[in-house]
Amino acid sequence: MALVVETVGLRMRYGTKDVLSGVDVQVKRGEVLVVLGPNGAGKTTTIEILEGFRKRSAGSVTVLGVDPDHADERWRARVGVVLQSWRDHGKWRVRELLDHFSRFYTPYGEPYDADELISLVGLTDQADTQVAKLSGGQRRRLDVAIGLIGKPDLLFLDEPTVGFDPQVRQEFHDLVRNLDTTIVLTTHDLAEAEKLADRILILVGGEIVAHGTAAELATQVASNATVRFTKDGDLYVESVEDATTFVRELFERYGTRIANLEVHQPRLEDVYLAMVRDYEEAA
Ligand SMILES: Nc1ncnc2c1ncn2[C@@H]1O[C@H](COP(=O)(O)OP(=O)(O)OP(=O)(O)O)[C@@H](O)[C@H]1O
Repeated sequence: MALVVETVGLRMRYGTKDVLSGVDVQVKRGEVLVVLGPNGAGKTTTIEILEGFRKRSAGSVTVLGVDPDHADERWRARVGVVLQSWRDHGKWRVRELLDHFSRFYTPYGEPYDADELISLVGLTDQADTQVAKLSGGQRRRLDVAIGLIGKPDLLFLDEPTVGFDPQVRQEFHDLVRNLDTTIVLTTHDLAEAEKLADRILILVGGEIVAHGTAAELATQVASNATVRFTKDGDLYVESVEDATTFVRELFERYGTRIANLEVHQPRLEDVYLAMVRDYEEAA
């Protein structure tokens, strides 16, 4: 198992305040790790330490085999970072800007051809458009293209879909799922996490409270399924542990008297909220 990121006992302290208190993160080659957590949990701090933008207080950190605190240009060229929009390049045209960035990477490897990348992120029709004239969603695609231009081995996406309309969000998810690189992504959108993550890490108050696949996390929180149905026209809502058995028995007993059946299994959102609540109650 090749690890692209490994932290052991990662700590960050601002003044007398611990914002990361011993965080162990592992990211495997090729996976999408989604980091979830409430505001102030320490997500951005963690990511910025991994990106080499912030110096940690303690613990060990290895990213692509190197400590980001002592990384060189060659390492930086292998790490893609999607920052907030490049507003100060507003006059540049999309292809021109990507060509410009791609030249930074040529000493270190083989960056994307600008037109190939423009097509990958779905900006072909905007290739000659000025950055200032792109829509919010198009601009975010350009941000991702800039993060990808050097064909990074690892890509960091910090809340990439804030402000997207549902269609652009959907297209962006398809784009991320088709990328052939290791990705660490933060979001507050739990549906997005469920859709994109190979594994999820939940950070609360600077500690990891859970990690695993969405399905694994669901089993860690004892949560019932909700079954709604009508019997002879009256509505019933039942909370049950085993929805399949319940529904089978319901039909055996009442047959065609049952209608409008709906089963809701606990979603990542229920699991996440339960975990954050448990942590806060314990604290
Ligand atoms: N430069 C700094 N100096 C002092 N405290 C800081 C600094 N940067 C962040 N913090 C504090 O560290 C904690 C974690 O912040 P961080 O930005 O990592 O959280 P986050 O999980 O990314 O939150 P959000 O979801 O709101 O983006 C917060 O309490 C924040 O106030």
